[in-house]
Amino acid sequence: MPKLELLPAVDVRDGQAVRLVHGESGSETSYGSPLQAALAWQRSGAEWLHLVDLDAAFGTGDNRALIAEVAGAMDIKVELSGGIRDDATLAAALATGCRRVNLGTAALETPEWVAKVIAEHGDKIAVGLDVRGTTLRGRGWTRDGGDLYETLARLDSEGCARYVVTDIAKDGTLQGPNLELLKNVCAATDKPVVASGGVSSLDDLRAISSLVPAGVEGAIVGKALYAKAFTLEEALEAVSV
Ligand SMILES: O=C(O)c1ccccc1N[C@@H]1O[C@H](COP(=O)(O)O)[C@@H](O)[C@H]1O
Repeated sequence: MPKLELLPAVDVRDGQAVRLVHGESGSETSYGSPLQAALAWQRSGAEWLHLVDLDAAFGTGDNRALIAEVAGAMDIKVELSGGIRDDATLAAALATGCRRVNLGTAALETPEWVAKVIAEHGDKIAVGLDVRGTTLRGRGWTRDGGDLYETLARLDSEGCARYVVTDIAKDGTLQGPNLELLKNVCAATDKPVVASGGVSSLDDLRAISSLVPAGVEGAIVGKALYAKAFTLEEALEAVSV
């Protein structure tokens, strides 16, 4: 059985690595230089970095140059998200050398464009399904964007390669992942799922690991690492069996 992939997160707001609570603007805790954070996760053995331009996601500007610097400094695979919504922002994102991009708002607001880029770029495109209950949220998670399972069926039919599923109610809270949501999404699609939101302990990671046979491929870990609930080395060890 393949092991669960871990993606430590570096979310960038106003040039700083931050963590939010429930994705709410203004709830930031700052953790300093995004480049230093990313390099630290790489040194600790990460195989992936989940890199987010939060200003671009919220529409409060962007950190594009800094994001490109961080992605360019990585020897590991980078999943890049935040504000990738049209040809220009997608081209800039892919030009960083990232392994894949994660589209959120665009999948809700411009489905024809998303179908086109899925057809063009294959598994370089993942879609972030950011949900409250079963309602998708876009534009920095501030606007409703339709039903999770209807959107998933549409994206599946268009050949979307992978989904990054975030329970907004759990994100940044250290309250544990929403395993029911992950199971339900895995039951609704054959495509791999990356879990996001709520990881607080090594047991949470083991619980997500138990869903690998169901279709969970990876887990994004943010607050727990920054709050030193465990180290990345411990996390990688916990999911290695
Ligand atoms: O990661 C967060 O904490 C977060 C909070 C609020 C909004 C977005 C957030 N994250 C990432 O942004 C993309 C969506 O960006 P867009 O809608 O495509 O511009 C989402 O997939 C998350 O990865």
